[in-house]
Amino acid sequence: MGGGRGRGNRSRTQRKHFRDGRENVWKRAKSHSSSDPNNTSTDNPTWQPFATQNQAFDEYYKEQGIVAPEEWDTFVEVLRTPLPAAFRINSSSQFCADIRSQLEDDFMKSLKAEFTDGGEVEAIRPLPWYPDNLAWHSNFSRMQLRKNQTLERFHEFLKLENEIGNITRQEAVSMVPPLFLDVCQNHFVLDMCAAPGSKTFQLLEIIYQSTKAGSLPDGMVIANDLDVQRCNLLIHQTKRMCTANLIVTNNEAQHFPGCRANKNFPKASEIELQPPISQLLFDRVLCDVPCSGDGTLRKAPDLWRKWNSGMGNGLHNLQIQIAMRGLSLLKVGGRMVYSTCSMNPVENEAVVAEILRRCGGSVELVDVSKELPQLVRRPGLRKWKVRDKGIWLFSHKDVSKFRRFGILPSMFPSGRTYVAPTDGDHKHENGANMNSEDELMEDPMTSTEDLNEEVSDLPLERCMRIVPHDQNSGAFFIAVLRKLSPLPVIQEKPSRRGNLLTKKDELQEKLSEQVTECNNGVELNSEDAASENFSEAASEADLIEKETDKATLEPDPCNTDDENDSEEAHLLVDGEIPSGKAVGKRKLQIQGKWKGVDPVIFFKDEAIINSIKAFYGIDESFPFNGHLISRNNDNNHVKRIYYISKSVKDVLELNLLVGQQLKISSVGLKMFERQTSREGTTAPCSFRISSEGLPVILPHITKQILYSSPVDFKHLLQYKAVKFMDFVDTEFGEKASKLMMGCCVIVLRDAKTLSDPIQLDASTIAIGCWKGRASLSVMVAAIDCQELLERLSARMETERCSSLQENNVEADDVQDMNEIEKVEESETAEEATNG
Ligand SMILES: C[S@@+](CC[C@H](N)C(=O)[O-])C[C@H]1O[C@@H](n2cnc3c(N)ncnc32)[C@H](O)[C@@H]1O
Repeated sequence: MGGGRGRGNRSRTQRKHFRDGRENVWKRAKSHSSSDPNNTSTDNPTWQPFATQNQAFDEYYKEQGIVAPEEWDTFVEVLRTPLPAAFRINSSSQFCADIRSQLEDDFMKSLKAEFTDGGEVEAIRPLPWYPDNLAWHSNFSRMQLRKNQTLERFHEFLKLENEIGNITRQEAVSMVPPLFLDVCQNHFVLDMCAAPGSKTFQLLEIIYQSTKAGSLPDGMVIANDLDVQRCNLLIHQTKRMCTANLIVTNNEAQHFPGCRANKNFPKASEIELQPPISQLLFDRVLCDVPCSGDGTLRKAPDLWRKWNSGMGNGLHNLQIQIAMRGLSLLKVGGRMVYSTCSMNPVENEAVVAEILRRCGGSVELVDVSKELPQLVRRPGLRKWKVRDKGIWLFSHKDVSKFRRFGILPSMFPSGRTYVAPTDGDHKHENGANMNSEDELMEDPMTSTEDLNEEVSDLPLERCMRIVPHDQNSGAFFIAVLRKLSPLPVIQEKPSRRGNLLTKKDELQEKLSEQVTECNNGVELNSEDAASENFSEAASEADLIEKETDKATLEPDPCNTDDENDSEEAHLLVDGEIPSGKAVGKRKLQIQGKWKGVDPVIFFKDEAIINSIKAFYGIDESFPFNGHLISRNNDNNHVKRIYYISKSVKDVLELNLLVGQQLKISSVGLKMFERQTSREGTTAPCSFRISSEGLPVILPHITKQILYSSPVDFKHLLQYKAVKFMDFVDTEFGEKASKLMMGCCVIVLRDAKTLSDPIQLDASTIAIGCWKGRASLSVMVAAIDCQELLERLSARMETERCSSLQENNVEADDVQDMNEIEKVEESETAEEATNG
């Protein structure tokens, strides 16, 4: 019952947006044609098949040697075929086990029986490297799914369970990075570039694993993404998880706030706000950065046309900045996974190498070759080249003066910097001028060996590259990093924005700024749009922060005015709107920070809270104080009250204390919603329990709760409203009529449970209802009712079969016993006679 019940809010618009956002482009190409997609000329002259070829792509990757020459044909052939579907069962869904058995015992067998003779189509199978048979691969196209009756049933199953939130469709390789993060229940996890949220969902599932009914894990996830629209997809996606342990933020990852409270904060005690954490640091960081995405060519074949080597070059610096910020927010001893869905070494090994160089021994690249042994992957490269404007470059030394702003030293295996000579440097000792643009000065810190074919001396083979033809998947790159000690303090020279930069950083920054002006032909879509902000991004993300205090680690650049922050925190904690001179400066900041998002206000209206507690008889063991928030400044008009876990509460309090640095777009589990009766009467409590919040609060409710027999429970789901006198169990009908007007909870009591109250656990099924004058009405979305009905029928059928079997076994046992007794009797009789 812990986390996801898989029953979230699903508005039509969100659903549409969600579908559009995840559209498979193969499908779009076909649907654009009016008839047969192969008939390209007559019916629809504008229709063009995707050109699944790109000469620049071939040349680039052949040269980089990401696969052996003899594998090339297979590699590209597989890249040109559509990607098989994959999906994951939500492990925190209460129907997880039912769904897995349905796949294993029903669909896997029936689909196999149907398709083995033709031999063309591979039946569905669990992904061998994913734990507990929770992730599945299916090779059926949408067309195939519709053509055949068995497949159609499977298709409907996928659609419904995905909608409900019991399964998530996700590319197989995209499921890999969270598995290498080694997340525990009590971890604080930052997902830096999280939208549309499939990996966030996985992270939450791991955090919720083995959480007891009615309690919440100690850990939490902050899912961040720069793109607001994509953030909305993420919010929709993770709503299906029904979690109180998630904050969705909308910050630039490379500037993600560290929320560091000043230890000498003079007013901290006065404002009764003493968050147990003084800085936002994470046990785990997922750094799934924006990338050129050529690992998704099978899913997005339009990329074949767009692909060029500049796409990777243009993102390289942003990727470094995001990864560096991730490492600075990571606790010592913590793990960070860097990943991309690109095959390009400039976005992958080059980024990893550069962050290792910058961190100078405080971060190690972890050898994970023994983890997930069944996942086929290849070691990272130690040598590669850079391509720019059709020219191969072996070292930064080869970069022409005019391209040095875009082609950075960190793109090359050695990472060596060559600085252009200044005017004074142009003179030889004898006074002659040097005029060649290629005569560069090598960074004095680097050696002068032959640089033609650079090879990295870092253990980059510990990185992993998944290529499509190894296991019929997309491509992915993953590197696992561990922070061994605080990041080093390098040469302290404040930048324009007050951060500490090394000499090398300064050069990088300058170069990055120029990259903005020339994006190397990258077609900037929304995902890449962030790279437009290179110049903004450089200083803060590149910073290797100075440690002023070992305990507090890296300082936060955004935290500049602590006193004002404290006043603001005080006012907001009390739910007041800041006004007047005292918070003049902060008011402005808030307007900026809250722009585009609703404020996050701790809900402290005692009258409402007490009425809710009294109405539902919520026991004192349930942590209420400080765990409720609203998104509305005006307490009188609060429509929804959200519940937050202790971990989220700690972070929100810290965020208040430091002046709302996090731009929060979603937080908390919708627990209570204002509602008035359809019959026009006012209920004693104007807040009903929402479906999402029910699993968490259920074990703590002592009033307005009834236990129903399976048959009456089914009737409620079937008919949505049942009159008290129509319940099969008349006693239940009577009890229902005596409930107070308003929201109530009906718990399914299975045939084996005879007494009330039953022991509530993760498998308990309960629904919110409305007690009216003459009937009970269900307050559950139609689709959830349908799902529940199907699951109940399936469970009842299984129970019926097993009890039949048990009866048969018992009958057999009795018969056996009788036989044995008979034999024993006759033996005794025989012995007696013989004796
Ligand atoms: C590869 S996608 C992430 C996929 C996601 N991790 C998942 O599993 O669903 C990269 C994301 O980075 C976001 N992004 C781009 N630039 C960013 C930035 N500067 N800061 C934060 N997010 C950024 C994009 O909006 C995009 O959603």
